[in-house]
Amino acid sequence: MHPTCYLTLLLWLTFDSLVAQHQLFTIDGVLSAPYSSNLTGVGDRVVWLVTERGVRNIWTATFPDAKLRQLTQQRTDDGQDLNDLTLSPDGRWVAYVRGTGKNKEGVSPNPTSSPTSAEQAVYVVSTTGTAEPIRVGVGSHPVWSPEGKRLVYGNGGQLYLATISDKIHPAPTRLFTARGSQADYSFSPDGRRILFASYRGYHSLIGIYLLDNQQINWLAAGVDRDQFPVWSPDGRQVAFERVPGSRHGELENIQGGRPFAIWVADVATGQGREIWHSPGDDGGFAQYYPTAPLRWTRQNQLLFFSEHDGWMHVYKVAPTRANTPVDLMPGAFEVEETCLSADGRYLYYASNEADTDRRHLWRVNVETAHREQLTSGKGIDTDPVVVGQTLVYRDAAWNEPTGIAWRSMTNPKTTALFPAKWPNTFPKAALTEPQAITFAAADGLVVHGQLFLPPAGLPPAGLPPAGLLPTTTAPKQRPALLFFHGGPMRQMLLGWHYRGIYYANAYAMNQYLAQQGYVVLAVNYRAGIGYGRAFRRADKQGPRGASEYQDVLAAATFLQNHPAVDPKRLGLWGGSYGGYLTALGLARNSDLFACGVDLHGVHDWSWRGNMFSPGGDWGIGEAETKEALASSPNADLSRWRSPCLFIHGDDDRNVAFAETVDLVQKLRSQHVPTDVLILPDEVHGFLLHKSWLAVYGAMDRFLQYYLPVPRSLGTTPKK
Ligand SMILES: CC(=O)N[C@@H](C)C(=O)N[C@@H](C)C(=O)N[C@@H](C)C(=O)O
Repeated sequence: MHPTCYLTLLLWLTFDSLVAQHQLFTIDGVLSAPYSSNLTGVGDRVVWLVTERGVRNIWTATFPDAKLRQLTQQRTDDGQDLNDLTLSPDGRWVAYVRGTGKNKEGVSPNPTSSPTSAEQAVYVVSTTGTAEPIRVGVGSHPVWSPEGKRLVYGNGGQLYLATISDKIHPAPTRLFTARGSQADYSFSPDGRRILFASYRGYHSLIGIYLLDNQQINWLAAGVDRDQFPVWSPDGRQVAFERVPGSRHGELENIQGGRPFAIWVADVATGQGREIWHSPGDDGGFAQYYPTAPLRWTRQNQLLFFSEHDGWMHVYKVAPTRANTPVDLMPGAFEVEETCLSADGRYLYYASNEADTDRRHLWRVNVETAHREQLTSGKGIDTDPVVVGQTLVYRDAAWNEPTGIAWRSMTNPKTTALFPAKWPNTFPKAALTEPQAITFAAADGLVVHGQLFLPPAGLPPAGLPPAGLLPTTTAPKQRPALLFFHGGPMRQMLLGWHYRGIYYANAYAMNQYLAQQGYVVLAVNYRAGIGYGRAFRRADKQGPRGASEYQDVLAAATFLQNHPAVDPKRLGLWGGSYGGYLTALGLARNSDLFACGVDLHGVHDWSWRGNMFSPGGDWGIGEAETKEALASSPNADLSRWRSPCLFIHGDDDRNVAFAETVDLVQKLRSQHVPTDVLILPDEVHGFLLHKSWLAVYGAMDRFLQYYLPVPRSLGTTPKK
């Protein structure tokens, strides 16, 4: 055979294997791997949640033997989240919550549209793995007593007490009735008192309920918002955070921006004193974002999160008198989830220090502030849990979803614990390692992103190289997609995302899209986290001027200048706040963006400002309404031309379904091509795996129709 024929045959075989690989790369496959979350530990044991194709089960492991055990035997995707996993202090029980709270109609999420509706309830299951879970009662946020035989949990703003054994007997009882909504509760070290915060509108109070005489004592009652109370090791004092109470008409704003103070109160007298207050309006985010905003260590130190030095760090301050806090990890990086060693000497934490678009684990000696890095490389390591001398954590990579790994504190070698292996359907070998890129917005702000390029060798646009088939001339460049995360206080990373199925699936879908032949850029636009307080609280963001739209345009320019990208074929996609930026791009620049996929996006900030809380938790008052509308897609509908696929669950408790109903009706009236995929009884973060498959399948077909990257020769997918 002529040498050219050998070359042609080799080329074809190469292409064929790529097609095979390509064919193996399905949406179902890239979403098929188990995802580990909700990791927590006590003593020598850890427990966590595994979600595999929507089937949710609780697993446990003990150390140092790393012995694994599955504790629940759920076999179907019932669309009910499991959350709030908490081990009893003796490690014998796991308490957890099945289901989610009620919406304004008074119903819990019921995505299967089950005629018997759904509930949110507390369960316990033995860590022996030999018994079925036991339902304790309707409620959430279970908290164990020190001896591990009693649980307190919340329901309807009141607290309930259950005695736990193989039978829930007697039935749980309401601990007491108090005005307001009780939260942030915990048992005293002696198990005889319950500390709680009572939220009462403009203010909140710290109370202690004495189980022996059913009496409530209040601590340092004032006109402020007292929250996150914690016991001193001897149970004689309580520390809490104090934020100024509300003024008439003052609206919550999730961007943060409230001064806050650390207080200590004496349990016996109820008298309190301020230990420290923030120099500026540094509070808000540092309180609601971390799981444990305030701690009292056995070494008698108070540890608290703050951004007052420009980055999210943990500070220590003595609880004895007013004094200056010490930043335990000074530097230009952020700290996320933490775990305190049992003796209180070390704080373990996840950080993006020296690796901005990843997460690694560190620990700091609370006494000396000496810190050391514990994990490194290309992993996404988060949620450290220390059991004995073993560090257990959630671990992901660019080609592996979040699993569980561990290392001994006496040996830096890391070991994967779960899963033992990835499913055959998971296309690990075909995944694309995203590249870290940066670009400058019009105002000079440097923005980070992750660039997913189609696998090397996959010819442009997925067709065989020009000339192999006489009738085909493969286009030189590819269509490209810009992805925007939600929040906006989020950050996409150089690997599988740790923040639940919502973002893990988004990363997986970007992998799939790259495999289909799209160039994909995940844009970490301003208002996100990871890059400091000033970046997160960027001026004029969202409803106050949509300043992050500069980052959308700069990202488009970055892609248009990329040699692999056809500058005329750019698409947008994103969920929630990312749906907002997708719709904003199509409204303002249908000249730039050929189409978009908008998952449950915000389309009218002035309307959202009155939707589910006064000001929409963005502080959008009467005076901001005009600016809020001008910052919304709805302000520029007359310019919207490009097709858009809208996807929304109609039981969305975060971004009202009405946002999509309103916008689609308006676009239809001006003959903009719109497609819709509505998921009846689904919520914001879709609860059913089949919902995600339907969403991404519809997205795949829509994009293939408007931004075609032909999968195989000659076929043009149907919409
Ligand atoms: C009040 C408010 O807007 N809170 C935000 C956390 C929020 O709800 N943002 C949504 C628009 C959103 O993006 N939700 C998900 C996707 C998220 O990551 O928070």
